[in-house]
Amino acid sequence: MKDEKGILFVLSGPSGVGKGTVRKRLFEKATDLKYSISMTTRNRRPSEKDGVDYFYKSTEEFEALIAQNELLEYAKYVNNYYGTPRKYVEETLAKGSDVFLEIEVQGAMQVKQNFPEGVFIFLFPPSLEELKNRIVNRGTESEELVLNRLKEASKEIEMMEAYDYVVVNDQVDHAVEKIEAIILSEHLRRERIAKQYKKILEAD
Ligand SMILES: Nc1nc2c(ncn2[C@@H]2O[C@H](COP(=O)(O)OP(=O)(O)O)[C@@H](O)[C@H]2O)c(=O)[nH]1
Ligand SMILES: Nc1ncnc2c1ncn2[C@@H]1O[C@H](COP(=O)(O)OP(=O)(O)O)[C@@H](O)[C@H]1O
Repeated sequence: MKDEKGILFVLSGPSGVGKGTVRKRLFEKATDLKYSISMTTRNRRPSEKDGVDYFYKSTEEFEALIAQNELLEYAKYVNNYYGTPRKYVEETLAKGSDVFLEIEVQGAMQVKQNFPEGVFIFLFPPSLEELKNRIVNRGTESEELVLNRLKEASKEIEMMEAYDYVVVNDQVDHAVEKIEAIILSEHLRRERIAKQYKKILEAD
């Protein structure tokens, strides 16, 4: 039995923990999930493509999207805007497909207010030292930006309690397997609840 409406899964966690890496590996396997591509005002990295990694917008364009209520959530993160297109998420869920967001914690908390029935997964680093190594080794940020991101990370880790699940990203494949298990068990849980609900209605 398929759920009538899709489930919204939100993967969040500190910058550099491996959200992008884990999400990409997950999408190489999980064909039923739909990834919502975010909007951002940050510069495109050489390895990235417009419309694949993000939709790159000017600050003026982004602020117009906010004013027109086109974003389900948005946040300013290290001097740039990031946001989730509302229409894509709502229409995809309505069609019965699961949607997957990979966003920072302020945005995830806004989504939780609008979609409390969503499933919120926090990706956790094996240690803070390892988190710093990952940001530095990725080599996409200047030293100042690395420090900004680490400062942000300690604040982000404090938000962990608000999440439904915590997954440690020790090895990418392990983290992906845990997320797949969460997705499967959420489907089973909701199907079971729907069945019980149907039984109660039929008994009336
Ligand atoms: N709130 C929000 N955060 C987002 C969105 N898209 C990406 N992010 C987050 O913004 C942060 C910075 O992303 P990015 O500049 O791509 O750096 P990276 O994730 O460290 O490679 C990360 O924590 C992303 O998960 C979005 O649509 N909304
Ligand atoms: N499990 C892991 N073990 C070792 N390195 C990892 C792991 N997951 C991600 N990385 C590396 O850490 C860096 C940050 O990963 P990234 O996916 O860009 O993080 P985020 O999207 O959370 O900012 C990248 O260089 C990536 O290759």
